[in-house]
Amino acid sequence: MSWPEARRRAHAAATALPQELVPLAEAGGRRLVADLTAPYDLPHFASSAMDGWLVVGEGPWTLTDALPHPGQARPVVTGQAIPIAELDAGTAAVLRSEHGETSSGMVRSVAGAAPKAGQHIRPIGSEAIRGETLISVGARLNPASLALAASAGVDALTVHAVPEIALVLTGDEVIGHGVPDTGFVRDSFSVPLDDVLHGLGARVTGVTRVGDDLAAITAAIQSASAPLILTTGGTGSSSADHLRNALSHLGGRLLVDGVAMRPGGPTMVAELPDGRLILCLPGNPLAAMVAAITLGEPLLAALSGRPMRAPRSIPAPDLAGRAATTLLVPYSITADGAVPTPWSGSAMMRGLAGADGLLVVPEAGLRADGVAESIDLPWVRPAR
Ligand SMILES: Nc1nc2c(c(=O)[nH]1)N[C@H]1C(S)=C(S)[C@@H](COP(=O)(O)OP(=O)(O)OC[C@H]3O[C@@H](n4cnc5c(N)ncnc54)[C@H](O)[C@@H]3O)O[C@H]1N2
Ligand code: MOO
Repeated sequence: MSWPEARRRAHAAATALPQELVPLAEAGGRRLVADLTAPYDLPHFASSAMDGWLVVGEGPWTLTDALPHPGQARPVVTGQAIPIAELDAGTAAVLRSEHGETSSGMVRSVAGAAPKAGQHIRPIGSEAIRGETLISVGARLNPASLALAASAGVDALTVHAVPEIALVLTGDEVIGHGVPDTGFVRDSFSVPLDDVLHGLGARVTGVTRVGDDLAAITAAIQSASAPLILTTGGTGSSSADHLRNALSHLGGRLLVDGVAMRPGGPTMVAELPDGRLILCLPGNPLAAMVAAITLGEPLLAALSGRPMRAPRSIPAPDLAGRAATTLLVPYSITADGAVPTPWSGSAMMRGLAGADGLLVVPEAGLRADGVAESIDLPWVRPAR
């Protein structure tokens, strides 16, 4: 199956989990399901932007505690409401405290001139008019957007679900700590996959390590309680690879059985009889990362009710393609444009570690005078 078709199948495989209404305090990092519009004008009352006096008309002004008429001044503090509709609005202004002085019940402008009409008065609706979009659908809520929502009087927001993922890492030769002996490898996945999947909008809720043992792999998958299970390794057909048999024991239905991509060719997507989905990543570290990013994303997007993220267009380098295959190549942006990494072997992580994105190289290859598609890395904020 082609890589674009596998991505479409992955997106079509999942049904959206229910949206959630969450209090603002829990909404950071979540994605909005609909535009947040201003429920009222922001700000909703006119106020002073400075400590000083609300003055009306020409100075000097007589001090008053009441609504000032032309020729009068009333003390104000920053943020205090100004009853603009009740004033002679064409001449009302705030004289900041540094620019005025008081004596004998009068306020005089130090500079001599009266402030311009409206000066230091924050008008109603100067940030947003009622009904204007404050935060757009799909936006990831950051601290400032939460503050904006709070200033609009919002207590809770409806956001997309964050799908939970259970990881099942396989391999007798995989060790979790320290320096591996010959024939052993250090686990490349349990630490970074958490961040990768978080960056794709998911939450890892469990990690199980199992050896190359059919019964153990089958049991680990069976007991993984999450709508999406992600496995690593064991996708091949050697005597040490048991994933296919485990899926068949569990009655899994293969939706994607290998992808015409490199790295990541042996990737599978299956559905278990109870509706849980399973993304089987190959054991080679770069292959697994590339598959998690390019096939995990459509699955997770669908689970949280979003369209899959489209690739971006970038100026292409000259790069040969490969028959009947989509190459996904880590690249860096340099002064010479996008430069593919020399470390693109499927067991290598060095190229991806310094990369800005993944180049999508179709069968026909890329030409330096054209454009290429690039897949964002979940941990890199692209320059747009
Ligand atoms: N005869 C064939 N052999 C292989 C083929 C093929 O088509 N025919 N495909 C190759 C490709 S492509 C890939 S990718 C791998 C897929 O291998 P598996 O998914 O079966 O994974 P393993 O055999 O378990 O491991 C492969 C490789 O990855 C290392 N590994 C596994 N887990 C981890 C981990 N957590 N951290 C770091 N490294 C890990 C493992 O030690 C192996 O070196 O198959 C090729 N072979
Ligand atoms: O596709 Mo394998 O995934 O090249 O290493």
